[in-house]
Amino acid sequence: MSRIPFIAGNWKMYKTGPEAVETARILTQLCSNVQDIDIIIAPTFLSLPLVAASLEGSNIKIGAQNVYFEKQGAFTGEVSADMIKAAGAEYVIIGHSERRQYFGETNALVCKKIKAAIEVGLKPILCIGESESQRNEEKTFLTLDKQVSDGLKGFGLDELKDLVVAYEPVWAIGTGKTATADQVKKVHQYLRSLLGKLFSKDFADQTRIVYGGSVKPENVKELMGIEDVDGALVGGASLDANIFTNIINYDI
Ligand SMILES: O=C[C@H](O)COP(=O)(O)O
Repeated sequence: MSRIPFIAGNWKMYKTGPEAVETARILTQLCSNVQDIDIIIAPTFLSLPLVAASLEGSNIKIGAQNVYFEKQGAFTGEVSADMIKAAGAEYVIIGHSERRQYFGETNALVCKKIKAAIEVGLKPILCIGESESQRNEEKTFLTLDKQVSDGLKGFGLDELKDLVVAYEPVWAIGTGKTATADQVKKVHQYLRSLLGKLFSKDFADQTRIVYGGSVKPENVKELMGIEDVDGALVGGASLDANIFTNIINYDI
């Protein structure tokens, strides 16, 4: 089963609107010849419609970094799936470890957010990953199992057809410590078989499982060469259009 490589840049809380538009503009030029790779950038909510407008007609798609699960209402400071869709996004990152760590997001909340995204046709990028202490206590698989099972609880196969799973070991995010090829391989294999067990073998075979955590031009080729790694969710190294382009062109 061939899965289209998926390379996404999560810009986190960096870049003003004009800065985001300028980076997107340069990226569009640098990547205009890239084919057969899904390229996504996820700017802040504020920049999202501006960046979406500047990417129109390009081969780069937009994602949001978060979503609230309610459709509308008195939820000060929150943004609904409908609003994100209307602003031009195709994907939404859900359950990033920074949301779990700093904003108390639980697996149950992640599940509600995925539901809200799917209902409006946004494609969810479910982020999962163990902390350093969970890895040291040999609870990596247990943690991932719970994040996937609870995060995807109650969904039918049809609903999850566009799901992307991002494995991001918390200890590798923004630290410069990339997981070793062997660690990544074992986890991605585990996740694919878990999806097979929870849903079906076909579903597991077609779902993209990407890696995140200190991905850079120097290590992306090795990571992409690992069986069951279908792409990358890139933080810091996606902020510079030239560096991010070198990641996207990992195969050249
Ligand atoms: O969403 C992206 C991840 O948090 C990875 O961030 P990083 O590439 O800066 O380690």
